[in-house]
Amino acid sequence: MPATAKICGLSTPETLDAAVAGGASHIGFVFFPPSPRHLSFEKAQGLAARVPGRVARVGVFVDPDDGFLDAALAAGRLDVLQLHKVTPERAAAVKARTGRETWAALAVKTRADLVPAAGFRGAADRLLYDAKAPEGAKVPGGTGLRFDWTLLDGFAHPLPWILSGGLDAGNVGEAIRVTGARLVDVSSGIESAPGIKDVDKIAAFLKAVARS
Ligand SMILES: O=C(O)c1ccccc1NCC(=O)[C@H](O)[C@H](O)COP(=O)(O)O
Repeated sequence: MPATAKICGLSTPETLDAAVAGGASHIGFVFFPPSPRHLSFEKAQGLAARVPGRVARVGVFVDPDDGFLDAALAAGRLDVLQLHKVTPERAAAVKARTGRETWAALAVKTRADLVPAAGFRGAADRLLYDAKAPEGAKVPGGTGLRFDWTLLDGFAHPLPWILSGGLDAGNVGEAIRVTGARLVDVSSGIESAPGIKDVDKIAAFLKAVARS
């Protein structure tokens, strides 16, 4: 069974349609104003309506308050909440209050960065292992950086997990082979410039995942 893919940071009908047509299992909408991929609630509403039921809509957040989450949930008709810079306590509270599948992002650079993963057992549904952004970066994700995939060798994953960070059509096959990931996530690797998705790169990425 090939791995599946989340195409993150979509903001136009054309690129959203390319992700759906190419077989993405998840699409991601970023709700974080400092990001070049930030989506207004109004735009999210229009895009969400184009997504067929077999594809999950994921909202990406950085330390959102409940009001912001509720507005995004409604506008984006979100199935999944992906939380960055989140504690297990906050993830559990969001999951309990919204009833939505909840993912906790872990920023990884060294093996020590995997230690907090165990704390999310029972608090989140999945972990997203993403590359740690450089000190002082204005966004914690979508950096195009990758981490050393061999850090996951032998790791006892406490939850189902997603591989993310610096993936593209050229390296995703190897990433899946090395880590055994069943779900991969991409943003910069399918862009022509920060925040500008490229339909050909989306298609090439999804083909590479399907070949895995
Ligand atoms: O993509 C963003 O701009 C972003 C901003 C704030 C928090 C998270 C963000 N992205 C999260 C994702 O799920 C990305 O797909 C993930 O970090 C991988 O990005 P990339 O290395 O560019 O493929």
